[in-house]
Parts: sequence; structure tokens; C-alpha cells
Amino acid sequence: MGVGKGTTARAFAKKYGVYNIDTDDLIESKENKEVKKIFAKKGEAYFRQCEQQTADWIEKCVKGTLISCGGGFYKVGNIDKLGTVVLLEASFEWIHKRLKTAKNAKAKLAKRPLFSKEKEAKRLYNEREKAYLKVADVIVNVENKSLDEVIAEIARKCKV
Ligand SMILES: Nc1ncnc2c1ncn2[C@@H]1O[C@H](COP(=O)(O)OP(=O)(O)O)[C@@H](O)[C@H]1O
Ligand SMILES: O=C(O)C1=C[C@@H](OP(=O)(O)O)[C@@H](O)[C@H](O)C1
Repeated sequence: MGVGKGTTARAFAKKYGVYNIDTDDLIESKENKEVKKIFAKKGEAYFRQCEQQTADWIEKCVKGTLISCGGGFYKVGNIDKLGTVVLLEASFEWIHKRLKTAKNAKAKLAKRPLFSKEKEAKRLYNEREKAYLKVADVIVNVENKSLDEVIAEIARKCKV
């Protein structure tokens, strides 16, 4: 949540001339609702079902595409069949500070329902840390690096 998956994927796609898609965007367009509204109206369990459906579609239909996703997407049952998983790593404090001090911080936090309570977000971060490492094929620490440095490191580690 907020580590920069979408931003990094867009910059990577532009630099390396590949297409990128984002699972939250796919879900929002299929449901015709923003993620925060899906959470509010239908609940988290429903959103997770949407993520699984998206993962099934990706497995069946998507090749040669850069995919960014939500922070809970790693839970889908077929993550290992979707391609190379790149984990963008940063401490909770660093991510939180960047979101909190951004120009439109309020909107950035409101967009992420699971980030609305700091204590709960931190608990989630701690809970997920090990699981992320388990599913990751490539790990890139993003703290205090420029976007160019991050995408160059991803390209090198993924042999693009
Ligand atoms: N490399 C970066 N440098 C500066 N700001 C960034 C960078 N990556 C992301 N951000 C900012 O951090 C916020 C979260 O990024 P985003 O790509 O939406 O994260 P995620 O997709 O992981 O939730 C955005 O507001 C974005 O502008
Ligand atoms: O971590 C999570 O469970 C979620 C992260 C969000 O995406 P970002 O990681 O882009 O904030 C979004 O998919 C949804 O709010 C749930």
C-alpha cells in the first residue's frame, strides 16, 4: 500500500516500451466503482474475490505484460503462475511518511481504506512482510532511490 507499485510500473512501461495493467484499475472498471467504494459497499471479502477473478483472467489471457497490483493481491491462489513477482520493499515508517507528507495526502490515504488507521496499517504491514518475501522472485528496496534508479534495478534483476 503506497510503496509505489503503480507509479513504478507506469514509469517502467514508458521507458522499456511495454504495456502495463493494474489489477485495481481492472477491478474498478469491471465493477464500475472505486476500490474504496467496493470496500464500503460490498466489503473486503468481495474485493478479494474480485482480485482472484482478475488473477484467473491474467493466468489465462495475459502474456508479456507488466502488471501492478494492490498490496493484498499476493493472496491469490495462483500468484506463482502469473509470472515474475517483483517486491518493492520499504519500511512502514518510510511509506507512511511519504503518503502523509504528499501534497494531496488526504486523498491518497482515503483511497486506501486499509491505511486509514495507522495502527491497523502497521499491523497489516508486519503480518504481510514474511508472506511477501515468500512469493517474491525479485526484491528491490525503493527507499530514498529515484524512480529511474528503481526501474533500472528492476530491469537488471529481471534481465529485461
Ligand atoms: N519513486 C517515487 N518518487 C516519488 N513519489 C512516488 C514514487 N513512487 C510513488 N510515489 C508517490 O507515492 C504514492 C503512492 O504511489 P503508488 O504508485 O500509488 O503506490 P501503490 O501502487 O504501491 O499503492 C503516490 O502518490 C505517488 O505519487
Ligand atoms: O493492501 C491492500 O490490501 C489493498 C491495497 C490497495 O492497493 P495499493 O497497494 O495500490 O494501495 C487496494 O488494492 C485495496 O485498497 C487493498
